[in-house]
Amino acid sequence: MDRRLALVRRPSPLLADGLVTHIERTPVDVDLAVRQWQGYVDALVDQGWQVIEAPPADACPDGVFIEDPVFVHRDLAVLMRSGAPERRGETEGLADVLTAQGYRIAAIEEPGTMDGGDILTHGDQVWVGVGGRTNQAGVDQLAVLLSELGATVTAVPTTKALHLKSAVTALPDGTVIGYEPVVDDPTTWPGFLAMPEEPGAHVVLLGDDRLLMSAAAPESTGLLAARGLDVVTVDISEFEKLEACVTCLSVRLRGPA
Ligand SMILES: NC(=O)NCCC[C@H](N)C(=O)O
Repeated sequence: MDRRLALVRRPSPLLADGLVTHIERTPVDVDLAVRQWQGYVDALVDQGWQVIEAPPADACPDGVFIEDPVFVHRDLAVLMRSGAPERRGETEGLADVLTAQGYRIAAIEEPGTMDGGDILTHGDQVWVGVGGRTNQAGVDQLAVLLSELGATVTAVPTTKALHLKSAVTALPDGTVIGYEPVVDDPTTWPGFLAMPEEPGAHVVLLGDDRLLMSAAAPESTGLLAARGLDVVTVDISEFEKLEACVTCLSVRLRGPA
């Protein structure tokens, strides 16, 4: 893995009003969420990652889910246009932060919509979930932007979960893991590996076969440890009440430096 730099954004005081689509709303303890967010940041730092903060987006309840308003690939940062209009203000301030880190900036434009949580990558293979937040026009725009970088974009129907990466993520060797009840078509990925818990489908790659996962997936964590992976866990219960997962709390900035 190249440089270890991660972008995060601290939780808004309005976090408890974040969107909920596929699960029942339960009360969020914002103070606990702030402590859990700090624990997540500390875990990244403990694993050798430098962390930079995006400007706060206090007026945006879901602003902490920084994975959704921007996607980075090689030296390109693509500002998203969420299918949830409530989330579109979250791109503010990101272009400056990413330009300062050496990225070129592009953007998904109307009529395209896309959330970063719908974008799964392994090397230059990119799968994009088309569903509640991302449409085909958005996929077409991303495909053009990424083709210049040699990446191939494949659209994947995503009807059972908020985002594609709510359903599946990829291990360091490219094996796609997922929680089958919310995966539209597991045969999209040869060698698909089913996980027994929904949060067990979510991994952040920390480098050197090390993964960051939710503490809410002990069986899945055990399965992955048995495959020789080194798993670090964090408690993100308050964010999970808002349909979020470990991936959405950071954006790893591995290029272009
Ligand atoms: N990439 C992600 O998994 N993002 C989670 C976003 C949760 C937020 N409450 C939303 O519904 O947009």
